[in-house]
Amino acid sequence: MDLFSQKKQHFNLPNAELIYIPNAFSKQEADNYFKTIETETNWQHDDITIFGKTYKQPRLTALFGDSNRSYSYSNIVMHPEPFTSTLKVIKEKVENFTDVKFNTLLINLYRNGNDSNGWHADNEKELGKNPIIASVSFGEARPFHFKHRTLKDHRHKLTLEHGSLLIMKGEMQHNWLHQIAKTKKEIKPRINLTFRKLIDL
Ligand SMILES: O=C(O)CCC(=O)C(=O)O
Ligand SMILES: [Fe+2]
Repeated sequence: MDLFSQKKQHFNLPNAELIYIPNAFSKQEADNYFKTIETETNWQHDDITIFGKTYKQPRLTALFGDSNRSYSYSNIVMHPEPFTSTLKVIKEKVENFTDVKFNTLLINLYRNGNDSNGWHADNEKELGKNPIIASVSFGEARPFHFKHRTLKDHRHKLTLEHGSLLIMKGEMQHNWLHQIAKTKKEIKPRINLTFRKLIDL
């Protein structure tokens, strides 16, 4: 792919840095990665507990890491598996785009429109002060909603396309929430890879 077609879109937002690269991966690369990750991953279906009630998480997940450091969010403790060769290649490409080395990867599989990821921020202590999160999407395009915690007229939507890379950094996880909403539309599965940098506390 021609390097110059990998245009970076910078969004001008208060208290956040958000960069979107629609075609970080070619259609062919994205098709292949989708299939490989879908079949090679040992998908987990965890329970989450919200206000004392336990539910099945509305998506499947898997955690990869370059150490045995576990990762916890929403009362779930995940233990990483080592990066596969496919995931290592994707990680290197993402590291070239961002100039950051990542040590952890959380993968989400949204099986259909009923799968989702509710409003949240990725602000766990082990992600450090201003977390950088690089999010790769393969498969069905889904809207990514984000809203400012206090500036109520700042609500936006961005469609995360097949082969795209979204970078969230700066103060975004302090000041903004994001979600992948459910949809009644008949849609195909989507795989999302969120590369993270965990620090020792
Ligand atoms: O699926 C996405 O694009 C977002 C995933 C996400 O926000 C997360 O895993 O923390
Ligand atoms: Fe998130």
